[in-house]
Amino acid sequence: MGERIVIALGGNAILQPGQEATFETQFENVRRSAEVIAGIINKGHTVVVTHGNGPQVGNILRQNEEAKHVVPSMPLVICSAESQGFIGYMLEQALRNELLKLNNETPVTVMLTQTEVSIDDPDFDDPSKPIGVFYSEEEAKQLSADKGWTVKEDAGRGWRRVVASPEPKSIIGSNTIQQLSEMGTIVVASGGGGVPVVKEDDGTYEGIDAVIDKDRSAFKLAEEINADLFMILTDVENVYINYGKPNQEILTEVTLEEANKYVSEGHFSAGSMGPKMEAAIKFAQTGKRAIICSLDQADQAMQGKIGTHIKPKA
Ligand SMILES: Nc1ncnc2c1ncn2[C@@H]1O[C@H](COP(=O)(O)OP(=O)(O)O)[C@@H](O)[C@H]1O
Ligand SMILES: NC(=O)OP(=O)(O)O
Repeated sequence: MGERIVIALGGNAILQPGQEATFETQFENVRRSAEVIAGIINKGHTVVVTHGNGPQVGNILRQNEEAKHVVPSMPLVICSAESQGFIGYMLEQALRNELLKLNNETPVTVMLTQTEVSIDDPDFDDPSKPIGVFYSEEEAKQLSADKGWTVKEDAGRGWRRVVASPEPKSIIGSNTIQQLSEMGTIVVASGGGGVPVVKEDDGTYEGIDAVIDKDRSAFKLAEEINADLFMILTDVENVYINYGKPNQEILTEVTLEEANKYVSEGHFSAGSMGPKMEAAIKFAQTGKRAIICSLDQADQAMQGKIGTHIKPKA
């Protein structure tokens, strides 16, 4: 009997460091990711796929700002929807094509998803989400002065523009995603964390300019659709303590207690592994296993052979 798995695809699944964000490059990366996921589906599992949008939403916002004298500029919330739409399109098509190669007729669909956040979230006053391309410190500070951007250093990788990244409160329509999944449909959902919306006093929703962290929203999605397994696929094979230091140690199986201890000791960087460990721990607290591993090794990791496994409470 197959499992219901939420797979969160990291940035590398769509665009790798140093690559130019052309359509062709991103589509080829997505195709390779879809090949891995199709292999998992072909083993009888039902997968819900979610993904990041940091580089893409930043680029779309910049296109809008640069072309505002020619075409009316769209706000960040619309750029979020646009990025979710175009990445979702690429993923659905690539998944269909890869499944076809395996003579697998599992249906695939994309759900353009909204995610509820709080208007009072502290991140609106102190933005933390890096988007778009990387700059040197000098370039970033100049862009900040010229364009009024907030810029920050991104986990030791360079400087980037940052925008508000409120905590996801709920995935709107997660019941529909669950129903589709229970029917055996592969759903691509909540891409880029979902389009951020706030609930008004009268119960209506309104979009808000922000970019939600996809690891945090992926956990919410996995929790709300009652997934059996939560996999975060990134560009490292394992999580480590003392990462990058001479006394670096690989983590293969960690208990919740150990994982929480390592978090409190500060082993996981805020903008990269931190949200992944936070999401994996929260999922393991629901009584089920979470895995953080590399995209290429997802299949082996599912069999327990590889990757970092965060074990649920005994
Ligand atoms: N303790 C750690 N163990 C492993 N990787 C870590 C750790 N701390 C930070 N990292 C970094 O986290 C990166 C993955 O996070 P990120 O680049 O945000 O992923 P993605 O784009 O796949 O969501 C790795 O490439 C690695 O450099
Ligand atoms: N929304 C989001 O977290 O995107 P990235 O993972 O691409 O930064």
